[in-house]
Amino acid sequence: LCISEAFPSCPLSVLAEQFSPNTTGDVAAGMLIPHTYPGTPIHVQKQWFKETFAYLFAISNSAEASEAGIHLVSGWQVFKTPPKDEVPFWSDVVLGFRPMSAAELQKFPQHRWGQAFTTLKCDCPPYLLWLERRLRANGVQLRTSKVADLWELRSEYDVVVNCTGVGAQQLVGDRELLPTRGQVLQVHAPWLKHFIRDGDGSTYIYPGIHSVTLGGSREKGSWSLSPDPATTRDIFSRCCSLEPSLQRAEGVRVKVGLRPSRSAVRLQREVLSRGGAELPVVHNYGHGAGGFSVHRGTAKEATRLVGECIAALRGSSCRAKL
Ligand SMILES: Cc1cc2nc3c(=O)[nH]c(=O)nc-3n(C[C@H](O)[C@H](O)[C@H](O)COP(=O)(O)OP(=O)(O)OC[C@H]3O[C@@H](n4cnc5c(N)ncnc54)[C@H](O)[C@@H]3O)c2cc1C
Ligand SMILES: O=C([O-])CC(=O)C(=O)O
Repeated sequence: LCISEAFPSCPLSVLAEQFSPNTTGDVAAGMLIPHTYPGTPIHVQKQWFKETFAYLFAISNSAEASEAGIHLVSGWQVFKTPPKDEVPFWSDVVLGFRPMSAAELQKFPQHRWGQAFTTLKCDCPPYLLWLERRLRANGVQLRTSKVADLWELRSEYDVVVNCTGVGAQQLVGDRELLPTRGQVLQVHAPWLKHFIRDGDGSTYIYPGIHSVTLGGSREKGSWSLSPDPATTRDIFSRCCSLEPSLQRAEGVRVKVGLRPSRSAVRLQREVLSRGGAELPVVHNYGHGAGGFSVHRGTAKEATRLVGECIAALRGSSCRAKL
């Protein structure tokens, strides 16, 4: 979407093996709380988060908010022992960040310290459909197709942007990229209005527009997309211990996704060449557990790299096909 906005005269297609509701993005809890990428400088991660927050904040403050599934949510991140980083790098991007008061902490007898703030939450399947509608409105073609080799796209396209998530492991042979399997539950508990996250990342309760998302689980290296009943019971029991009223929650739906884990997001230009011919590629994958929190910021950087590719192409830039 970012590319189609920046280069409206370039024909643009999105090819995907799966569209919503069958992507990792559809499984995401959709909370704007960054996860740190050890291989990416903090100021870059902060910029990506800031741009994403600003973009979604504007949507949440418009008539589009309910259709796009985006809303503000306040709550707490609680810790058994205070973290090294009591004031994380993203504290001045979210709204009203402060240490929790003693009165608030009384709600969490197993925790000693916490952060209170307001952030954004997205119901990801409606958001993805909203993005698709905007793409179509900008004249972008959406095609279901599995790409076996980026080079096969050269006959039809001048520039390729690779946003294949965990699929990049096979597509470009990236051994640094691994799946981290995650399972979440969606329950009906409309009385819950605040988010709660255990600071160790193990357990979270995120109220959305239509349901509350309960998590989490993290299994490195697992490719299984089948729900695991023992994990469902474990998530539910951990969430009930943080928020006892959940014992009355109804209608559990289970979702599983594979986080594309990597030490750093691969956001990079590469020129593939075979037999004297070239294909410029922009990679934008490896967003791990925090892809939703930085998606607009990383898309903007990918768009800047696409601009470099177009400028480098011989001939007229407006004839480039993406
Ligand atoms: C349980 C869980 C909870 C999460 N919660 C949050 C959260 O609260 N906040 C947050 O910021 N992040 C969260 N995330 C992380 C977030 O979901 C991911 O970082 C993000 O979805 C990655 O997006 P992506 O577009 O790179 O990958 P995907 O969503 O996997 O999209 C990749 C696309 O590429 C296509 N594709 C792959 N290979 C090929 C190929 N060879 N040919 C054609 N198409 C291909 C796929 O079909 C798909 O359409 C969570 C993830 C999980 C699993
Ligand atoms: O950790 C969280 O708050 C939610 C999340 O991003 C995940 O499960 O990957």
